[in-house]
Amino acid sequence: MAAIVNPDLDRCRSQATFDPLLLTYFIYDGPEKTKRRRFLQHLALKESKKVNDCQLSELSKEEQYEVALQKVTATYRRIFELGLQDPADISLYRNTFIEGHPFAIHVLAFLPAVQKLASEEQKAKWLPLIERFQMIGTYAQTELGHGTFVRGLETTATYDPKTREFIINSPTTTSAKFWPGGLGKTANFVVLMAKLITNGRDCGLQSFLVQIRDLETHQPLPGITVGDIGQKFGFGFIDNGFLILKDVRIPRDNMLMRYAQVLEDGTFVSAKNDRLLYGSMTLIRSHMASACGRALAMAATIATRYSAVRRQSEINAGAGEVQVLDFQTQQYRLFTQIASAYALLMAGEESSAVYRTVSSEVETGNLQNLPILHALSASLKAFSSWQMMFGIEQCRLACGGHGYSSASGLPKLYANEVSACTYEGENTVLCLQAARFLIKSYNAAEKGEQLPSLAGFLQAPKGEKSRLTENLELDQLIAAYEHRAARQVREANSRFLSHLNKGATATEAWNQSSQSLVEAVVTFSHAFVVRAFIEKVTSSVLEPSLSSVLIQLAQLYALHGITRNSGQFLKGGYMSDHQLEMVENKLYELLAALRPNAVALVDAFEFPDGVLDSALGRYDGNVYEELMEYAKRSKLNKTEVHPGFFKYQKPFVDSLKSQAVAQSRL
Ligand SMILES: CCCCCCCCCCCCCCCCCC(=O)SCCNC(=O)CCNC(=O)[C@H](O)C(C)(C)COP(=O)(O)OP(=O)(O)OC[C@H]1O[C@@H](n2cnc3c(N)ncnc32)[C@H](O)[C@@H]1OP(=O)(O)O
Ligand SMILES: Cc1cc2nc3c(=O)[nH]c(=O)nc-3n(C[C@H](O)[C@H](O)[C@H](O)COP(=O)(O)OP(=O)(O)OC[C@H]3O[C@@H](n4cnc5c(N)ncnc54)[C@H](O)[C@@H]3O)c2cc1C
Repeated sequence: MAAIVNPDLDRCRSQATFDPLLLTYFIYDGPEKTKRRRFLQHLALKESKKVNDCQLSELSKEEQYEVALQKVTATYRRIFELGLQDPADISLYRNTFIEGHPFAIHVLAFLPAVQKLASEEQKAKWLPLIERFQMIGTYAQTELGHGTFVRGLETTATYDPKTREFIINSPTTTSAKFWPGGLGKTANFVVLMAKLITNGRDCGLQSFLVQIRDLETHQPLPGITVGDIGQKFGFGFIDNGFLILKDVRIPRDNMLMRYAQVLEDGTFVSAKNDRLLYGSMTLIRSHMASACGRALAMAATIATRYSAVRRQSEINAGAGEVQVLDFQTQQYRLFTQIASAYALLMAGEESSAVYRTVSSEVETGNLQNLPILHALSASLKAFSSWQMMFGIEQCRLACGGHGYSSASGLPKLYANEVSACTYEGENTVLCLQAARFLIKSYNAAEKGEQLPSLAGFLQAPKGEKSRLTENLELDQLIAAYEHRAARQVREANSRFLSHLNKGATATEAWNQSSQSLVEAVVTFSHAFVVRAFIEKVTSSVLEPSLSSVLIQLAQLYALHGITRNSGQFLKGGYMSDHQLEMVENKLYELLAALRPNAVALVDAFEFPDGVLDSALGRYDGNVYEELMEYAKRSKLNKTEVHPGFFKYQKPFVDSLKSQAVAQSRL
């Protein structure tokens, strides 16, 4: 029997001015893909429950790891049985079956690293084993003392021409590999980044395939010390690990030799371009805007549905408590996050497309656009993870007290997802990488050189004024963001030059202008996202009822960014006071206009309840019943009286009672 839907939520759904199914088709690329998506999700949830129905967030880290391992092995067993081949199908099925797992880095980084960095011969030997999990690996780059500054890694791989082997060592405490996911307990191989030394010469970083555990006993091999790094902020289901190597010998053939090689006599043949070594980092970064959009969409779904169910306070005295979604402040908090989620999803599609194009060029030896891909993937990774982090927290706060309960699903979502600001390159550091591209492009523009389209905004004439009117013209919104980005890049460049003119070296001047450079990159990414959102919505063939809501959402996204950063839009008189006031007024109007569609906008993501894993975000809105059930399941409720009562509480109370009696007798 279908569950009775909370009447407030039901009413919100009936108020929508568009058909959410059409929006679902828009998000997931048409009816066929949506149908396939539903089928796979349904299958995965059904089977996942059969394997283990416990909630990871209620378990200790050790238990989470075990359940995650149980589930991920069952997932892949089924993936092979079902014969799933399409990577999109596989990741959808897996991510529905299980929220996180110890094979993540095997799939996301180890396998791609071998695909990208190994020679054809090496790929033929290893890839079939990796794809069938006969080798389970991780990507071991970061060390205890070095994460960002990759060139500073200390692990050494010294070539011995007599035995045609590399001898791998962790020479210092700080050179221990630290953080790789799956290293702690799961992996039996690593792609190891180490400093290559051959013929007594340091040849810089190279990657090596190193076996670390026996394939049968899973015991560490001689010379290997390996283990888990302990409790973290989130990610309890992944065994991030440490690794210390002492005189570990691997055959010469285990250096990944697609780009650089060491010949038998120890001669080093360098890569055409050292940056190709960083290829697997670019892959994950390029896809992170979509992943961040998805996480924020989950949070927005939970908080919006809950806000339709939750009634609190009166707006008109005596008229009864209202849905909290009727408060403008709640609408501001949530609708701006719904808009951000859509914006990141659209920008993610765009950045994945750039990745596909540039990586296929790189495959043919054309590296011309690699700097563009690096700048875009680095800056968008930083921007989208920061927006997601802020957005999830807003959604949690919007749920009041129940948002603080693990039952809401929001604390674990935040704790797991916020790591995206750090892994694959710390956000600030990545912004500074993208800044190099922007500053170079700016200087090229000043010289009148042709710029790649990504940096084309730097060529816009200076001193322009915004032509934005009450109609909120979409091209004017894009122009405003691109003007702001160009100005921030110009200012950062001026700061850099002024430090140089005062006698600073180039690197000192860069450091002294680095906050300004980071801000310039944030404005650049923001402009990219605004453009991607608007272009996707306006270039798609949509029903007018849907198109108008998506345009409102894109306008809200853009207006929100203007009001939050108004100083930068007012600079140099680009926008007037009057325009800013108009932007604020329009933003408030859009909140009211979007109110009837809020629930439909999040329903269209079609997150199954089993994936949201939230008492507050349930599709049927039966929030209070579920919160009570959750409370009753608390492990503290297993006994009526906790043993701690007799162990600590009663003796404490009794001791004070007897002291009081003794004192009263004095
Ligand atoms: C299908 C996949 C689906 C994916 C879905 C995603 C979903 C997410 C789910 C995730 C689950 C969990 C996953 C967790 C994974 C974590 C894995 C890691 O953290 S692993 C650890 C991750 N660790 C990190 O990310 C470490 C961060 N650190 C770094 O990346 C580098 O050390 C550095 C870039 C900061 C500096 O490097 P340094 O050698 O000092 O370099 P210089 O500064 O001197 O610049 C030299 C030149 O190189 C250029 N260039 C640089 N990079 C690239 C590139 N990628 N390319 C091209 N070019 C690049 C640069 O522009 C410059 O050019 P120019 O201006 O001279 O022309
Ligand atoms: C959940 C998780 C999973 C991970 N998985 C893996 C994995 O599978 N494999 C792997 O190899 N690694 C992994 N890592 C490690 C991760 O890639 C690094 O932690 C990350 O690259 C940041 O490096 P760091 O820790 O050295 O930070 P640091 O560089 O020490 O950052 C500390 C502070 O210094 C600042 N800073 C550093 N350098 C600069 C600079 N040049 N300019 C300005 N500011 C600077 C940063 O902005 C930051 O504020 C993982 C990390 C996490 C949290």
